[in-house]
Amino acid sequence: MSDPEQRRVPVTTSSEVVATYLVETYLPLEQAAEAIAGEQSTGTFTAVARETPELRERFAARVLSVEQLPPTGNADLPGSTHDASRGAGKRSARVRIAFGLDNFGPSLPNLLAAVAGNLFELRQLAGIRLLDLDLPAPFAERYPGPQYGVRGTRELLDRPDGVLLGTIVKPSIGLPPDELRLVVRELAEAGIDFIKDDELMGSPPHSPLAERVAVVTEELGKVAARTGRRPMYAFNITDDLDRMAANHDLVHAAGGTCVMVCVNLVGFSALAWLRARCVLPIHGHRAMTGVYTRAPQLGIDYVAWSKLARLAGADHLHTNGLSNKFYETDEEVLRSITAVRTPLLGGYETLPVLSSGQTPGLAPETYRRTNTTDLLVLAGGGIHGHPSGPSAGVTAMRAAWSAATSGTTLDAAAAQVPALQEALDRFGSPYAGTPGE
Ligand SMILES: O=C(O)[C@H](O)COP(=O)(O)O
Ligand SMILES: [Mg+2]
Repeated sequence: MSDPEQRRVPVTTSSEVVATYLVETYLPLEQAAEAIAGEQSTGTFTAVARETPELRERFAARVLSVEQLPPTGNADLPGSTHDASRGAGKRSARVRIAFGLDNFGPSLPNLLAAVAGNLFELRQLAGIRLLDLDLPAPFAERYPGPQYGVRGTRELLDRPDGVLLGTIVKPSIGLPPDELRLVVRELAEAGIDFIKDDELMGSPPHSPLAERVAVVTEELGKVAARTGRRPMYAFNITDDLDRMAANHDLVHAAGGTCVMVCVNLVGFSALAWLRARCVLPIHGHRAMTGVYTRAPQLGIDYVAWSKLARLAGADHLHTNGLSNKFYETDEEVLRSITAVRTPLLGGYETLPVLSSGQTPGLAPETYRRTNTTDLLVLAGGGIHGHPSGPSAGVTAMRAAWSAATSGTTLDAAAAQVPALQEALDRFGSPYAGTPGE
């Protein structure tokens, strides 16, 4: 490929969306980029009547830049065109394409039709991933975004600083409400900041949401009367729209302080719809995000995905955590945390939620690499699996984070806090010997 700079058309306007893609193809890169721009705006597979120069001038998406990348080693998407006659191998590029806002207006679903709709099916592409989106101001006018964010959550919790520590009720499903009461009591008395339902726990017959709300809010009220502290509890209200709205109202009427929604399972529009009616912080769970993110040559990168979730109103957003139980590397997790913490359209403050396989031993490295305590760190197994029980699990997490932020080693802290030592013995400290430890 010759100098990509020469093809750059750096003109973007506030009435455009710029989408950045990883494009992999056996065709010339410019041809593949034009295929995306054409198919996703005015064009189709052939010239058609009435696609006039004037219409194209106004509505056609424009390829802004094609920056060739070194070979990725990614597998080809099934069904992609191999043009052997050209004798060329696969090429990869970072491609930026501008779409006129006039094509779809500041509407999340219709934006997605343009920047992500059919393009994953284009056979010209052996790899296609939406990496990022630059969105213009009209999106901010239409989507108010998070209501509480970091500061609002801290205010509700009366925790002006320090990391926020939480857990997921475990076992995720199967606990009858009476046992849930005991779990919640123990966690709240141990001084946890945040508890949430698992994404698997909606409103099943064995533990209907209405019963859980009644039991949990009553129990948290009793603990608050004794201790003066009331953890936030995120009830999973994920469901069809009418039920989700009713679930929200139920939680609010009972004095609940947070609702959880699985963003992908209801969709961005449903989240935005809820946000317009919601008076509580919305905890955004990322279940099913792997469909978008796991295959490197396909999908929607977390950087782009999280912008849409924040616009739609997520106050808290799961990012995974270091050394998680899933596939993501620490570098990918750190990029996600940075993405959630980066201002969007001048605001949209969302609290990153570090979850998945989190344990006390991860605190120093997490703090060293994020350099912030504006995090909600959730440990499910890492608290409920503590050898001395959930209360000791909370103590161990708190002690580990206190050590991390004060520069004390985990070993020194564990010598003072037996619960931390037990946790380290049980779950290990994967970064022992690194600078944060
Ligand atoms: O919903 C979640 O965030 C997960 O259930 C995390 O659970 P874990 O801490 O046991 O991995
Ligand atoms: Mg879960």
